[in-house]
Order: sequence, then structure tokens, then C-alpha cells
Amino acid sequence: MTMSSTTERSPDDFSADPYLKSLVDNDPKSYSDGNPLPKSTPADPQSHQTANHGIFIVVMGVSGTGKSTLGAALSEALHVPFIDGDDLHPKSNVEKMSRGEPLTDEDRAPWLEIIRTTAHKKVQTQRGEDPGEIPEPESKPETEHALEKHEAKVAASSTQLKTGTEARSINRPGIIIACSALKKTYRALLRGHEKSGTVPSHFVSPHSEDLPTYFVFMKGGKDVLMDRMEHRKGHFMKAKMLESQLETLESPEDEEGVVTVPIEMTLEEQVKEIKDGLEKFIGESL
Ligand SMILES: Nc1ncnc2c1ncn2[C@@H]1O[C@H](COP(=O)(O)OP(=O)(O)OP(=O)(O)O)[C@@H](O)[C@H]1O
Ligand SMILES: O=C(O)[C@H](O)[C@@H](O)[C@H](O)[C@H](O)CO
Repeated sequence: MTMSSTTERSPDDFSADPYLKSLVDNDPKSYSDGNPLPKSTPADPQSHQTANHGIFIVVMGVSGTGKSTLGAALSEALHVPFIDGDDLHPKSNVEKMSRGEPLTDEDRAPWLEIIRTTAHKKVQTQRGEDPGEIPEPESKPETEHALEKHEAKVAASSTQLKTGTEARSINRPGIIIACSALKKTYRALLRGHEKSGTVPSHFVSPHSEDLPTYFVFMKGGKDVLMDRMEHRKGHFMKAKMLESQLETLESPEDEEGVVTVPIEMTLEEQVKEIKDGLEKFIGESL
């Protein structure tokens, strides 16, 4: 089933989920008169190659591949904030996964829209632009912590900028989000190539050229994953869900802007591989 064929939701559907309802209620403008958010000026397709243009990096792969671990490490290395996509799931999705039930396309669609919109908002804020009235999705302390850490780093970087050192390697607007992004259609939505039609109009996310999107694909075999998930403590996603995650996964390796990293590599090796890969796509050092 493609994302574009998912059933359009009415505002009433959003009332059923307190999390989605809070997002709707926070934006009376788009619901009373149907006005979408003002969009940023469309950028020149090549303009993401300038240091001021933000980038959106999605760390993807099935559960247990190490997305959260790598996302945090990449954030340190690139001086770009990190958000765990798990923190942006509607509550109903987390409850469903905790019960051991795999999510459907319909469950994932609003979550994917929220992820892209959140990425855009964070990049706009870093650029000093007004992110408009996109409501702040429910966030958990870890997310806030990651953003605070990033802000502290930006402050430290500014000092370096003043002294003229490492000016090109710091302070680039951008955001890293961990998200399973299992299917091609989900990635089309995260890239801004498609709309799911499952969220209110104020979730208008930017065109792909206005927020260039890259994927880091964490590739690994079932045995290693099963072992990691079985040893991981305190996570809502249990090892028995791995089967359905692997069945759902459509490899992104033939798609544009994808850096693939084996999960067996050390964290250090993964970060280096990704930095090199992204620099090739972007055409400059990060
Ligand atoms: N490079 C690595 N080498 C060995 N173990 C790792 C590596 N990266 C992560 N791990 C371990 O694997 C487990 C899964 O990692 P993590 O929670 O980051 O995965 P995830 O993809 O974010 O999972 P989920 O999507 O289910 O939240 C953790 O116990 C983590 O410590
Ligand atoms: O698409 C999905 O099925 C979900 O996003 C999961 O992958 C979880 O969010 C994550 O892996 C938590 O463990």
C-alpha cells in the first residue's frame, strides 16, 4: 500500500488521539480558515551546497540496529542536534508496539509527517527564521537534553568562529533524526516528495529542495540484531517484533543520498564512514 493511497483523516479522527488532538488544537488558524502555514521561499536546487542551507539526516534501519546510539554520536561529531524519532510517535503507536503489535502504514503516516515537520522547524529556528505556528510536538527530556547540548556547543563554536578556526566545520544548520523509515514510500514522505494526507493542513512540510534529506542506512543481519535486542533492557520494543521489522524493510541502497553502514562496525568507524559519505553528497566538509 502506498502512502498516497492511505485514507484521508478528518479532524474528528484527531480528536480520538489526545496527542494528535493537542497538535490540532494548537493551531486554530489552519483549522478555522484552512490556511496552510506560510512556506519558506523555495530554494535553488543547488543551494544546499552552501554552508547556510540546512540538512536533514535520517538515521534509519530496523529496531535494534543502533540508530539512537549512532544518532547521538553523529550529533557530537557534526555539531548538529539529534532527536530520537521514537519520542515523536503518537502515544497510541508506542502502546501498540509495547503490546507486540507491528504498526501499519496508517499508524506510521502521521508520525512520519511529524518527523519532517519537526526537522524543518528545528532548521528554521537555527537559521534565525520564524518557524511559524507549527506546534511543538510532545517531546521527552532526552530530546530537550540533546537540543540543549547542541545549543551549548553552538555557543562554544561561536568563540571558535571569532578566532577564525574551524569556521567551515561548525554551526551548520541541520538536524539528525532516528527513524526506522522502513519502506520506500515512507522515505518519499520524509524527503518531502510525497504527502500522506493523514495529518491536518498545518503540517505542511517543506518541499524536498527546501530541506535536502539524506539517509544513513544501518544494515545488519538478523542474528546480531536478535542478540542486541534480547540484551537491551527497558525498551518498549521487544525482540519478537524483529521478524515483522525485517519483513517490512525495503532496502534504500539504490536510492539517492543514502550512506550505508554495517551495524557490526564500531561506533567510531560508523561515524567516519558517514561523515565521508555525506561530504561526498554535499560537496564540502562537514
Ligand atoms: N556499534 C555498535 N556495536 C555494538 N552494539 C551496539 C552498537 N550500536 C548500538 N549497540 C547496542 O545495540 C542495542 C540497540 O541500539 P539502539 O537502541 O541504539 O538501537 P535502535 O535502532 O535505536 O533501536 P530502536 O529502533 O528499537 O529504538 C543497544 O543495546 C546498544 O547499546
Ligand atoms: O516503524 C516502526 O515500526 C517503528 O518506528 C519502530 O521501528 C520503532 O519506532 C522503533 O524501532 C522502536 O524500537
